Amino acid sequence: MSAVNASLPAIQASATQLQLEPHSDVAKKNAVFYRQQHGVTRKDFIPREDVQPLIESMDLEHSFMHVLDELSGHLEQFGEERQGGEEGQDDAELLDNDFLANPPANMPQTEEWEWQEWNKPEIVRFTTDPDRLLADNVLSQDQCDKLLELAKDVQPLIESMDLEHSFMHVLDELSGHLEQFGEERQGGEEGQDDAELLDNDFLAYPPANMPQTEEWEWQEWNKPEIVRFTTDPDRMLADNVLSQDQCDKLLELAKYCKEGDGYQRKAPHTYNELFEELNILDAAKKSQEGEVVPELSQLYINASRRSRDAIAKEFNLQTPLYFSYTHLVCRTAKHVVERRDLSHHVHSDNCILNEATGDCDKVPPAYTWRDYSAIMYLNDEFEGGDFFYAHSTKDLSPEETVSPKCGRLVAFSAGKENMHGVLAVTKGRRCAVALWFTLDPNHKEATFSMAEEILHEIKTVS
Ligand SMILES: O=C(O)CCC(=O)C(=O)O
Ligand SMILES: [Fe+2]
Repeated sequence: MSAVNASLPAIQASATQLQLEPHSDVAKKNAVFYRQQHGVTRKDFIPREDVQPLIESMDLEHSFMHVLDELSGHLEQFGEERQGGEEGQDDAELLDNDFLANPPANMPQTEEWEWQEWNKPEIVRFTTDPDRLLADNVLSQDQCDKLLELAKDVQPLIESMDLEHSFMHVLDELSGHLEQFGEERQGGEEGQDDAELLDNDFLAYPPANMPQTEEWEWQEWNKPEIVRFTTDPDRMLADNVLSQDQCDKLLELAKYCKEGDGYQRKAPHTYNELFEELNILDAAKKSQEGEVVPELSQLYINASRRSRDAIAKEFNLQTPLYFSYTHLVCRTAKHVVERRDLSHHVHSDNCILNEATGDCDKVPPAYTWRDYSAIMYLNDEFEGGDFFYAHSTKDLSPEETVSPKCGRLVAFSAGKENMHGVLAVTKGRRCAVALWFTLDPNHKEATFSMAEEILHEIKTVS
C-alpha cells in the first residue's frame, strides 16, 4: 500500500488529466499505467477535487467568448445605423465644433468616427469649479439598456477569470506530477488494450472526505493533537498545529500587518487596541516584490491549508471545504486603562445578531456563505485576549474560554450556534491567523488561489 500512497498525487493527476481530455492518447496511456500499478484501486483513481470548480469555470469561459461575440454584434449593428445617418452631411462639419476639440491637449482617446451618430452630449461647465464637468445625454436610453444587459452577463464571467488563473496553476502542478512519475511509466506493461482497461467506472468513485492537500506536503509537519467536544459536535480544538519555529516565522510575517480589519475599517472593534492585518494575497505580493522572504508567505499558505484539512477531516465533511477569507491579525493593547469592553464583541460569523430579540439573521451584509471559522494562534505573550464561546444569542456571557498559544487551533461552525468573542487584550500583542471557510464553490476565495499562484511562480523562477 505504501507504493500506492507514494504516488497518489500522480494517480490523481492522471485521473484529472483523463477527465479533462478523455480522448487524448497521452491521458489514456497515463491512466492505463497507473491502473496497472500494484495496489491501485478505483478508489485511488479519482480526479482532484480542487480542480472541479475550475473545470466548471471553463464553461463560463465559453460563455465569455459568446458574450464578446454578442458585443461585437452590437457594435456592428450600431455600424449599420451609422451608415444610415443623415446623408450628405459633412463629417468635418459635424466634428467642427468644440465638442471634441476643446481643449486640444485633452484629446479623446476613442476614435472620432465612433461618436459621429451618437447623441450630442449636453455639457455643463462650472465657472466656479473649473475642474468639474457634468454631461447629460452621453448615452441614449437604448444604449444604457444594452450596457446594463452586458454588465449583467459579464460579472460572473469576470469572477471566473480568477478561477481561470488557478486553473493554469493546477495544470502546471499536474504536469509536474506526471513528469515526476514519467520514468515509472516507462516500465509499464506493454501491449495491453487501453480501451479494455478504461471501460469501467474507474473514474466514478465519489471523492468523499478527500484531504484537499497533497499528503507529501505535510510530511514534515507536527501531528496535531485534536480535542473534540462530544457535547458540541460543531466545535473543535487542536494543539500542535504549528511548531514554535513556525509560529516564530509567522510572527515575523506579522510585522508587515497594516492597520485595519481588511474591510477598510480602522478601529473595528475597540479604540483601546490597535487592530492590524495582512491578508494572504498581500503577503504573497510582498514576496513577489522582494519585501518578504517567500518561505514566510508559503508557510502562511501551508498552515492555512493544514487547518482546512484538519477541519474537513474532523467534521467529517463530505464535500470540499473552500477558503473564503484568510488573514493574519494582531491586536495590540494601546493604553493601560481599566477595561470594560471586549477586544471583539460577541458575534456569529455568518449572521447578524439582533440583541433585543436574540435573532441572528443570515442576510446581507452578513457573510452568509461562511460555513466554518477557525483561528490559529501564534503566541501568548500578552495579557487578556482569551477567545470565548457565549452561552447563546440571548445570553452573551462567556460559556467556555480558550487561551491562545502557539499552534492552537480553534474551529467551529460559523452560525448562531457558536456565538463568540474575544476578551480585552490589556497588555502586549496577540497575533493569530483567522480563517473562514465555505462549502459553496461560488464563494471560494479567489485571492487564495492567486497567492498560491504567485508563490508557485516565484519558486519556478528561482
Ligand atoms: O481572534 C479570535 O480569537 C476570534 C476572532 C473572531 O472571532 C473574528 O475575527 O471573527
Ligand atoms: Fe468571529
